[in-house]
Amino acid sequence: MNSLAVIGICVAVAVIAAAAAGIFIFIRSRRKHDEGTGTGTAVSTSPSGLSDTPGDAGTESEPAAGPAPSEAGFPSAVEDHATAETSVGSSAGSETGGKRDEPESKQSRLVRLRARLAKTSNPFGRALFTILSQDTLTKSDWDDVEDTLILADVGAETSEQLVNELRTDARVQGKKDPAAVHEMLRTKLLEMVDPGLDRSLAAERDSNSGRTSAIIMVGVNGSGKTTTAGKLARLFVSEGKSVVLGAADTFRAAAADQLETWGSRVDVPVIRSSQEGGDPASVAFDAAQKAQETGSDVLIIDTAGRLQNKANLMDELGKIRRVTERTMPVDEVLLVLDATTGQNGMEQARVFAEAIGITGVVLSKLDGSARGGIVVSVQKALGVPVKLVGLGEGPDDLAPFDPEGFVDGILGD
Ligand SMILES: Nc1nc2c(ncn2[C@@H]2O[C@H](COP(=O)(O)OP(=O)(O)OP(=O)(O)O)[C@@H](O)[C@H]2O)c(=O)[nH]1
Repeated sequence: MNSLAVIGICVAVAVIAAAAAGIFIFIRSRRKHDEGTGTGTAVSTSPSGLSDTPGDAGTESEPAAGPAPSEAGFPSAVEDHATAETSVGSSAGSETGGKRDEPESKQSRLVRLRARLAKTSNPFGRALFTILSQDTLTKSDWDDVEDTLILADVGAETSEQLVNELRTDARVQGKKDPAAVHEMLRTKLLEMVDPGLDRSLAAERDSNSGRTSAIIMVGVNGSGKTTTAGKLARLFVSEGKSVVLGAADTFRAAAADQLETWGSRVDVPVIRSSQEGGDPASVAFDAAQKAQETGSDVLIIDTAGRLQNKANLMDELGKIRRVTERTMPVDEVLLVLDATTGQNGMEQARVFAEAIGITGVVLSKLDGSARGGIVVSVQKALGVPVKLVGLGEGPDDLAPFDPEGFVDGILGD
């Protein structure tokens, strides 16, 4: 063999060795990545304070030999012991390449979203205005006003009541000119929306108490719970609050990833199950523990909306609530209601209200609906205020509900 051939063989061996080393390093790094949560700096936590409990590591849901649920609400084995492994996906800005978002301030979003609301609700307002702009209003005009209110989801009974009141007032007060009737309609709608209701979130009230405020998001699948939880976290961050997110929607695997993306954009830790279909109550428990340990201002728990039947739903949501309450009181249960589902959403709303007891409503997708009258119906039916409205898919398209701006939006003012 000549020296050239020897050199050639040596080079070939070196190249093969380098390639093998590269493949080895790649496989190791992949394995490490897969063992984490997929966001880089994930810390897998055993259920907080419960690691000495036999049989909890890595097991799912309720252990077969655990104690029976107690009637006092405390608690079955699963409520005593968070059993599914959860992990913290906190990687600061990992999803955004290390760049942290600056959420829009509350004031700025109020102005921007108010303008958007006025634009989207105009068809309803325009229809009313056209009718009311006539010199004299006949019975058929009043019927049209009622129909328009019904189409805007104000609800049949409420619409009828409102039109009767308007007609009486118009007669009594001798107001036939459109501007006066328009003003009366505005006053009536405002009365129905009820500006006097307390729409503040517990997190706002408790900011000085030093205690974490816990918020649970509920609603049917696709209503916008995960998106709203993410937007809400941003709203709190924009107010200088520290937030922890709990991904207790383990039914839809992508929901936790979605929430993690929201969290990473504003440096908010997200507690999630490291097992697909893990126990949602365990996630809630660990998220509550994490929020307490870190002295966070707000804990927001996202839940699943797709459950086989009402009994499952009651069971799971009730359990999430009780387990969270082992660490801290639950201040808010927010029902996320898709405004585009109109009156159909009302029945679902009732089921959730019955299942877990809600403290407020978030009306999502109001940007895609000209039927904002659902605000009036939902408040009347459930007896709780609409506290927030979702007005788009943008990260800061969530605003506190503002009754005056809303009614002006409906009427196209
Ligand atoms: N236009 C608009 N879209 C919204 C709004 N809120 C949420 N969405 C969209 O609605 C869709 C469903 O939202 P999700 O947050 O995934 O709904 P979910 O209730 O968590 O769904 P499940 O996890 O399946 O129960 C997404 O495409 C969101 O971007 C809103 O205020 N306006």
